Amino acid sequence: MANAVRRRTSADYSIRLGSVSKTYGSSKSAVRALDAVSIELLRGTFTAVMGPSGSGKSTFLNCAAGLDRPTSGSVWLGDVELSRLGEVELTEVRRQRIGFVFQAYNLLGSLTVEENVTLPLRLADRRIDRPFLREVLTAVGLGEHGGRRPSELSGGQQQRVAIARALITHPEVVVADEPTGALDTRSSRQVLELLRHVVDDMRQTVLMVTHDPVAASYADSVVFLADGRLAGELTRPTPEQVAARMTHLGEW
Ligand SMILES: Nc1ncnc2c1ncn2[C@@H]1O[C@H](COP(=O)(O)OP(=O)(O)OP(=O)(O)O)[C@@H](O)[C@H]1O
Repeated sequence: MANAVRRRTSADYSIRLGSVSKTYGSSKSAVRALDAVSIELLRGTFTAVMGPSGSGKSTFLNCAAGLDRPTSGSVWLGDVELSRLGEVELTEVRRQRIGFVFQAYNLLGSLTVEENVTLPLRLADRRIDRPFLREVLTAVGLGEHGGRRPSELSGGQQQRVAIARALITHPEVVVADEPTGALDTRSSRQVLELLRHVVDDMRQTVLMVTHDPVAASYADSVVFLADGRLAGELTRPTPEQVAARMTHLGEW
């Protein structure tokens, strides 16, 4: 049938979590930070995660990106089950297949922009693809600033260097934890527009935790967590719709 809808396969997803739970501590003092969370992130999409303080957002991100191990359940990055890997393999997968962007840009002050961006390749003993490096630096608006040091850049520019560094390995997914948390409104908007570009034009997958409804509204889909459980999802919402849902979930 010419119009038959193709069934999705595991290759269509960057990340899949199957009934992931995470408990910190044991017995009486145990905290169930994630409770049977299942979610699939389609390749080439932008997902934001929101929820009240303590709802499990960081734990979710850390489990999805192999920074933390679930107590039970499975985490797949493409066709690799992270939850089954040993420490050495997991470190390798994180380094080669996941791009990280944090609120604090985590750049090395003694290195130039170019050296910071290519650091993940040099650490992995991988060849530097010069044309792609140029493409990435241009995409983040720093094509002319490859020789500068981080201290010579604004906060927004530093975060864009961090995004370039996350992209340079062609990762399976870019994971961003409050990427605009330290930025003013204008720089935040530039970073969010860049993340959109990364998804729309570079075909990357982005997973972002944020407290900001405006930031979340740049995503294709916003998933909400409350008490470690999934508490709904909005597709292409306005900031007002995100804020209304957050108010409904309680204090934030
Ligand atoms: N290492 C840890 N040891 C013990 N409890 C933890 C640990 N990390 C997180 N928790 C608890 O797990 C729950 C979820 O925490 P998490 O940091 O994932 O929430 P969050 O939604 O990211 O919060 P915030 O928005 O405040 O950053 C909280 O109750 C927290 O206190």
